[in-house]
Amino acid sequence: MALFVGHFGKVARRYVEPDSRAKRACSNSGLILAGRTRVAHCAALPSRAHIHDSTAEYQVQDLYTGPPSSAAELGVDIYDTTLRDGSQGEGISFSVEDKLRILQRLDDLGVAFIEGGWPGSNPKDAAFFEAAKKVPLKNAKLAAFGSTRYKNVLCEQDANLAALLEAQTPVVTIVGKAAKKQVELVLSASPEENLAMISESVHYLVSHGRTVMFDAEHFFDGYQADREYALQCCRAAAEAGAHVIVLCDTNGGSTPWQIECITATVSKELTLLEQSGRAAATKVGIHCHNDMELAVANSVAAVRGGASLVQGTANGLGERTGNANLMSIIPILALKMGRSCLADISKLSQMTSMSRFIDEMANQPHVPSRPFVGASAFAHKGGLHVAAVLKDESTYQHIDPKIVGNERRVLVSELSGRGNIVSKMQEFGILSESSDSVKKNSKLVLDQIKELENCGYTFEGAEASVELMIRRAMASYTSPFELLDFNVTTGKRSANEGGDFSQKSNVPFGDSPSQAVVRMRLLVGDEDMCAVRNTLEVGEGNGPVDALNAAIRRSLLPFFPSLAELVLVDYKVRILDNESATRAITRVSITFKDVGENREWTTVSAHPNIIIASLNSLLDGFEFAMLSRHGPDCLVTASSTDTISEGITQRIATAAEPVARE
Ligand SMILES: CC(=O)SCCNC(=O)CCNC(=O)[C@H](O)C(C)(C)COP(=O)(O)OP(=O)(O)OC[C@H]1O[C@@H](n2cnc3c(N)ncnc32)[C@H](O)[C@@H]1OP(=O)(O)O
Ligand SMILES: CC(C)C(=O)C(=O)O
Repeated sequence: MALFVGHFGKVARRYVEPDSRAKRACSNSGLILAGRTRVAHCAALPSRAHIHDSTAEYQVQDLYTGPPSSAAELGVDIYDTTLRDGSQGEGISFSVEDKLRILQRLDDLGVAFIEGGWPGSNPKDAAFFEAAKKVPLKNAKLAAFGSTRYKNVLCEQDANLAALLEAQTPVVTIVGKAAKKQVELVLSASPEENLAMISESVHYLVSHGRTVMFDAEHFFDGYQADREYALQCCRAAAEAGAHVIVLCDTNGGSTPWQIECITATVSKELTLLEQSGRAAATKVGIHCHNDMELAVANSVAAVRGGASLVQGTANGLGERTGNANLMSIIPILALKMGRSCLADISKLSQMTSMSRFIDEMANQPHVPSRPFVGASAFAHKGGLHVAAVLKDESTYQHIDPKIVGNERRVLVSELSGRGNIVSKMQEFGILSESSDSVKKNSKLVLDQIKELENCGYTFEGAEASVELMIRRAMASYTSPFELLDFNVTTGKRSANEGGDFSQKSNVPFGDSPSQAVVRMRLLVGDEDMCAVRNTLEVGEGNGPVDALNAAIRRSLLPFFPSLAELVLVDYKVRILDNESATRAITRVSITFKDVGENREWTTVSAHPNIIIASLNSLLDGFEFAMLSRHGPDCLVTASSTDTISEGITQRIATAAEPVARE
């Protein structure tokens, strides 16, 4: 038997009967059951005394009928406040130039409104609005943000309102208190004075031709404490001509079921106000903070409750734990709720690049686990997942990543199955071999990966080492070089040679205290002409790894000049078993960049000897550089260098001698 209270709409009717425990709990607590959300709430919190949730009353009173049946056709305006509330996040500071670039990118994405800052707050924001006057926007309207007038001041004399007008934006958004406690405690004003501040400020800005949005600060908390006063604040703004009343979950402490129902109540209130002729049509907006990791859920719940404008920031930047993340909200609205929210829906494919762009501008590291746009959002690691995804992507993906400009990735690790390796073979374009050999090779590589991860390697971030491992398992691949021998020394030089390591020295690290000698065998040439060259080179460096890097480069560069464009961009060392002290296994990951090709890759190695771990990682990096520049067939294809070596003497008269260079 389903349980209904009052005139609950289609959403409520779909709810199932609550279990008896929940019923008991609710009747104990004096709450009225009204759908699944209430049931869950009651079951979790059996005592009315412990909860503070006025949804019990308004659910019955407000006859919430759920989202409109025509919801799918209704648009939702996206109001981006990255440049205002986003910059209230710790560590975020945009320059005027940054702000202008972000403005243009957001406009291109197709959001409806962009809040540029608070012109009355600081010279930078004022300068931004000045500069923005010259920036034509294709899709968005620019909004300037500020507060209602100060208490006991006329609007005409309020500096903040003057700055808002001076910004000359089509839209002005003002924040006002919607919670009695905040009014009394923070503004030290009477509730009536606050209503006058709201009403007069909105009216003043509207009379100056602005589209005004009223941000009802602390609305949801205010509603829980004194529903009538919170609604009065909204009515005051609407009656004064506000175009949108934005309900703010300022402290981020509300839940989706509260937000949905309370938003529905306000929507209804504003409709009544419009029908009574006391206000023009007023939209409801939502502004959520992420203090309970619910800002996105709360925002979309508000849309279900009737909000048709959503405020948020790119990547969820913002005060404390941030604002509602538009990089999630936009795809949820478009793809899961069928609500149009961008000027051109195909721009959804810019979401991933937009998110990365904001990371760059905000100087924040990329967060891979971000839904929709993070590097891991569609990355598959578990062997079972990969095997399934290879058959059909939808087995472990809720959408096609391309829709939001992201991509599916397969990670390789000790949790892989053969599918992970086969997928990598496809990705690297090396699946031309017979399926038998693919099977054999994938098993071989998989076993090797599991064994090496057990010894301290992690291949997840080191795709270059994975590709090399796969290629090396193939009969048709020959490495372009081989390290025959090496030796590294780190010594102390006399002070007059720059080798004074004492704390007092003004050359704190000494001068090139390490030397490396490497003996290599190189395979040079192409498919028609090739030769084996043995080299013996010395390199100097600040330390042993630097010296090895120098020696390897000296060996390879004369034959592979493109390596001049190879730079090391990161070198990470991790001690894996601290308790073994200086005998511990060290993992070394090195990231390289081919600046000519603008391509980066990472290699990994692990060894109890840090020099050997570094050396192997370096060698993988150089080999991958050649592979990536010249392809696997740039040299010769043969099963071993020895075979080639024999063939070469017939074709090339020179070479084959050890080459010792200065
Ligand atoms: C929830 C939000 O995110 S709202 C946006 C918050 N963002 C910011 O605060 C960033 C920009 N802020 C600023 O640059 C400055 O705080 C300014 C320029 C706005 C004001 O600076 P000051 O004049 O030095 O005041 P200060 O910030 O110390 O205090 C705020 C004053 O505004 C009053 N006030 C707060 N909210 C409102 C409001 N909605 N309407 C009118 N006055 C308000 C406070 O009562 C306080 O006045 P009081 O000290 O006389 O009680
Ligand atoms: C000013 C408003 C929009 C705000 O940031 C909040 O209340 O959280």
